[in-house]
Amino acid sequence: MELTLDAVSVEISGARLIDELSLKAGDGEVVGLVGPNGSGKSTALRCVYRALRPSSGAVLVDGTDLTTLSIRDSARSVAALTQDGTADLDFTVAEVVALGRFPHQRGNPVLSDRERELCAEAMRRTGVTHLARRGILSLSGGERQRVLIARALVQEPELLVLDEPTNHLDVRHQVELLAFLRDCGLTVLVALHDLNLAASTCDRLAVLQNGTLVETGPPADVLTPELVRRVFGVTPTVVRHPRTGVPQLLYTL
Ligand SMILES: Nc1ncnc2c1ncn2[C@@H]1O[C@H](COP(=O)(O)OP(=O)(O)OP(=O)(O)O)[C@@H](O)[C@H]1O
Repeated sequence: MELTLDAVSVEISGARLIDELSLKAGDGEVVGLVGPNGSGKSTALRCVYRALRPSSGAVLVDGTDLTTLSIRDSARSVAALTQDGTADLDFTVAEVVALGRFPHQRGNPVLSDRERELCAEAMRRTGVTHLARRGILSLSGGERQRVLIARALVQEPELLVLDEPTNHLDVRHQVELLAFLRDCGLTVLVALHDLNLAASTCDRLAVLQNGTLVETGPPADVLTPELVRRVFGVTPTVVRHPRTGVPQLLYTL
């Protein structure tokens, strides 16, 4: 599924949080949104998972303006892992994961055998099978994050939108999740703070600063010391990963 942001602007209470953001993610492409705190990454993602409506411009999936689709229709193809607070109802992990099937169900909330297998597979993949009967509120931050990833997977989306998905995850789960995103074959738009992980995961990076797109391209072209200094205010040493060749930034404290 191809995602296009076409001159998307978001204005709230007179403040322009996103200014004419245009961005494409081709079918199966992994695009990383990076930028300093408050640069507008979450705001841009909210327009894609429809928690916000752009003040002007449009978000298109395979050429169709999202706002012309029902929420249920767009939820069948777009799954999101967000930073927005989750409802504090103490569902079990298995129930939360099964909720991912909701957009596909019509009046009959009983899971088919195939859907049950889908849930089991997503829980295996995210390493939460052993937590199935636990209440979601009793989990650690990282465990909960992995459950929400499982829920997004059972949605069987064509486009995955993730806001800081590595938050709370230990290093093994960070690496596993990002390797999954890179290899899953879905179109992915992901906001990441860690530029080294972003460089290793994404086909292309889009750099936001004060709500404006300042650079986009393959990580090796984008992550120059000058760009990082100009946008983030620190000057890194850029080296190549000895095995993969992707740029990695070293900081001197
Ligand atoms: N509802 C709102 N009303 C007013 N300002 C808002 C609102 N939502 C976000 N902002 C502001 O818009 C700017 C962009 O916020 P956003 O959360 O998109 O940034 P971000 O790049 O995701 O930041 P971070 O890296 O800190 O998560 C920030 O200055 C934020 O305070």
